[in-house]
Amino acid sequence: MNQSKEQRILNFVLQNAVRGDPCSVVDTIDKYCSQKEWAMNVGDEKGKILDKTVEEANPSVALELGTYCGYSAVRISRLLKTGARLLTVEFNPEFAAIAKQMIEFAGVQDKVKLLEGPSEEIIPQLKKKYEVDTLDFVFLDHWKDRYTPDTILLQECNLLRKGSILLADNIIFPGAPDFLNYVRKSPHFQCTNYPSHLEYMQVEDAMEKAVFLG
Ligand SMILES: C[C@H](C[C@H]1O[C@@H](n2cnc3c(N)ncnc32)[C@H](O)[C@@H]1O)NC(=O)c1cc(-c2ccc(F)cc2)cc(O)c1O
Ligand SMILES: [Mg+2]
Repeated sequence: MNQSKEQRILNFVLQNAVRGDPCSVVDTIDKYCSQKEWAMNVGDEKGKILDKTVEEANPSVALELGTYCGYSAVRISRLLKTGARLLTVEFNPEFAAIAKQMIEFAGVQDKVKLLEGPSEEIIPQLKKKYEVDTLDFVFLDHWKDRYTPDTILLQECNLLRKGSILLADNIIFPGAPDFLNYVRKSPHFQCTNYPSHLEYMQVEDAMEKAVFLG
């Protein structure tokens, strides 16, 4: 049975990247996906916006919704301070299996915990089952119509604190219009838009940062 695209991406990393070097894993995925097969990683252009926002947040506890192959989990975790951790949520078992191997090859497995399941089930478990107090940083990159309900769920579960930083991918393409409406109209969020381009393409996209005001 022929391989999936995600398996081909992982194999290319295993054969061409440097084990234990997160930067080389990120660069190798970008090389494959810009030259051989497009894939829905956040990519390098929006990845630089992600990097800056993670550095601004300097999180002790970060959450990612939508792991896919682990590109942004590796990208985020390479910037985390000693003792800090990233929880990343993926509900597709094939993608989770690929991401787990990607994270281990990059050598960031001690900083990253991959939680397999839908975000709507995992988020309410974060405090009790995963010993989270509050989240310092959240990267939203899963189904675009889940951004708003999960942002509401994070608030209902008291997982956000004054200054928690949310960053959402794909604000323009595929688009998250209800999320944009919700955070920009809410008195509880201070929003900033970062125009960019869809990963590996010359199509307009953007990221939105929403800082929780408490
Ligand atoms: C949604 C995906 C990313 C991953 O998220 C997991 N997921 C989902 N919902 C949940 C949940 N509720 N809980 C846990 N995991 C969850 C899934 O299985 C994917 O692995 N991302 C995208 O679809 C995506 C698509 C495009 C894109 C752009 C141009 C096109 F022509 C077509 C597609 C670009 C991007 O930058 C994306 O990010
Ligand atoms: Mg995305």
